[in-house]
Amino acid sequence: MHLSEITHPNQLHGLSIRQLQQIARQIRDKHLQTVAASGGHLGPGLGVVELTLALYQTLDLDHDKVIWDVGHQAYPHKLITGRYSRFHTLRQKDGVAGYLKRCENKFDHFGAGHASTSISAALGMALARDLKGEKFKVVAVIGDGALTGGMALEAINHAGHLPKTNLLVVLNDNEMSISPNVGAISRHLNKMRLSPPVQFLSDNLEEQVKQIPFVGDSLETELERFKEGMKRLAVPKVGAVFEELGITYMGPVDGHNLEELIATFKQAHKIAGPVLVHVATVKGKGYAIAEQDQVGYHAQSPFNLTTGKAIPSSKPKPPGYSKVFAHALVKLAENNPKIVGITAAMATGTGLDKLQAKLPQQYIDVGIAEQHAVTLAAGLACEGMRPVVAIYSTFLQRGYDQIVHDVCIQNLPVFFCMDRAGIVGADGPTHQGMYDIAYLRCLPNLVLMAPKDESELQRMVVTGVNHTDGPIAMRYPRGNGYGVPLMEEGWEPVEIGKGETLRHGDDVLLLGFGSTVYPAMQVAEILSEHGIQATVVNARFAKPLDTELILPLAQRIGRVVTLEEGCLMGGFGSAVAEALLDADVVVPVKRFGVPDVLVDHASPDQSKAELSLTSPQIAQEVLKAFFNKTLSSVS
Ligand SMILES: Cc1ncc(C[n+]2csc(CCOP(=O)(O)OP(=O)(O)O)c2C)c(N)n1
Ligand SMILES: CC(=O)[C@@H](O)[C@H](O)COP(=O)(O)O
Ligand SMILES: [Mg+2]
Repeated sequence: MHLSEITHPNQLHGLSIRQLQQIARQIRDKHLQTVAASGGHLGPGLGVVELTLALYQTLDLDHDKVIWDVGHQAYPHKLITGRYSRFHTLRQKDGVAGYLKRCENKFDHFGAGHASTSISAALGMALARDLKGEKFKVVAVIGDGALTGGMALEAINHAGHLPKTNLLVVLNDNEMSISPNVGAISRHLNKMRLSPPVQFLSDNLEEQVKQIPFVGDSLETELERFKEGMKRLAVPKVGAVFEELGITYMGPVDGHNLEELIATFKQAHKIAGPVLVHVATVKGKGYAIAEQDQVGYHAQSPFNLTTGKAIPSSKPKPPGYSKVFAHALVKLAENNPKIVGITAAMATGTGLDKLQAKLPQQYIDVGIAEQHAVTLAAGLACEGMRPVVAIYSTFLQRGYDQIVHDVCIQNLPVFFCMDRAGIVGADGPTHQGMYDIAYLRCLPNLVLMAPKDESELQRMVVTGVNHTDGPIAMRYPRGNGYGVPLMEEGWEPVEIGKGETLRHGDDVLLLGFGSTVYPAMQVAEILSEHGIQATVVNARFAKPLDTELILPLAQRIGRVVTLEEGCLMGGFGSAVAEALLDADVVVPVKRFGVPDVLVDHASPDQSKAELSLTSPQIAQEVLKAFFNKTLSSVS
């Protein structure tokens, strides 16, 4: 049977090891070809090919449910659940999603994208099953990185408390998060990986003992006790961590040995209550380049399969915002030992790996633990340090109460640097940096700023580091800057709460915030071609808003347009509208941003066009709404 013929995982039933190995090869080929062609996650999925096939061969996917943590590793799952023929559309507009999505496929039982959710969701489904008196297996597949997330441990704690709730947790341990995994749990897991697998006394021994006349039954009970005792002795010390929590531990199992995996999963399915099977895998398995550079091949843009090298873009790109941020932070940290950069397992994505390399003593990676990262920073701030928490906008949502409760209420000087703020593209709805303006603007004591370009980003890093009166947050987009001149050092901070006027015109006031400032200038240019002159303001701050600058302009010009790359509800435009209302400046306001919708996976430009957020589209809307004019053609 060829992979392309598999549309239901139950088609794996009865296949021989040899046939499964053939399918594994075909999965790896398809996986590699697709990611090489259009980018995506590589190492994670290559590492779970055998795990997926073995697990699914032991389940009945017409009834049983498998929940994948994060979902970035679930490309093999997608390839055997009916998406082979469309897999080339991976992470592209209207194509196959990069993570699981309930609305995409009936075998995607739970969507994710953010880590550490699978055990909670699986346990919820198991409890529902039992309440409804239904019978199906529930399996959570979680990586060693995701297991460092607080909610995964909350779920483990709960599962261990429910000895009658059948649940299988498959721990995919490849010793890697995106970077090498960190923390005591990871260290424990590594010890487990090195310990001999636990060999259970074979079950049919009990059957044989039971046949012994007269004494068989009582002997069987004794044998059970003996076996449990032996298991305790045999389970590696560190494996007892789970056993002591009431979770039967099995493993470590070679995650690329189909026979061993199938036998172990079959055994695990027979054990009542919560069970954890510890599977040792290699991230990037089967593609030597990815095995040798597991960090670099966690995810890849289109690359040459033979060389592994990224396909060079047609023209040289300006530096990425993450790189500019990291350069500025390292420069400042070299002269300020109080600066401590904190990442939640995203060292390469945020650029903090540069700080780690240069000033390791001023660098902390807490694992996938955003809540802990925020309150750890609060603790550091209490002791006079200058914590800089570099967490993507979307992942910072995970630590929201900690921002409120531990940082803002105590007015502690923590500097939040939110990369990937705005529309991120291929990662889709779970990763869009949509909500940070709304979720931060409402918090007392917090300052919220956004640079118009990479040069102003450098200045705002200085502003943030120097702001010790309380918490401050800076948002900036995924991707590259504009190629504006950059200074090596000696950046002038921007003044808190002060914006700047970039262009003057009496017909309409355009207020841009961060990544929408240059687009606002483009809108002004288009309006000018239609005889409309705009004032353009770079607001720089959503909180505190520069009302001294904005209110008199709004009053005088009489028409206000706000532009933001984030949700409209509660966003920057709302801040302006509230300020106008509170100051009794009664003028028409048009807000441009993301309406109450989820932004699906596509290129950022495609998403902006779909949301009518391109500069020509905005100009068209402004002309129509305020001047009863239309653009000759909107591109
Ligand atoms: C809450 C959250 N923080 C950060 C991330 C970014 N992220 C995606 S995958 C990953 C590493 C996951 O490691 P692991 O669970 O071990 O899976 P592996 O990639 O090793 O297969 C991280 C940190 C995320 N998806 N969710
Ligand atoms: C799976 C996950 O959450 C990360 O790997 C994410 O895809 C990284 O996004 P960037 O590519 O924007 O760093
Ligand atoms: Mg891992």
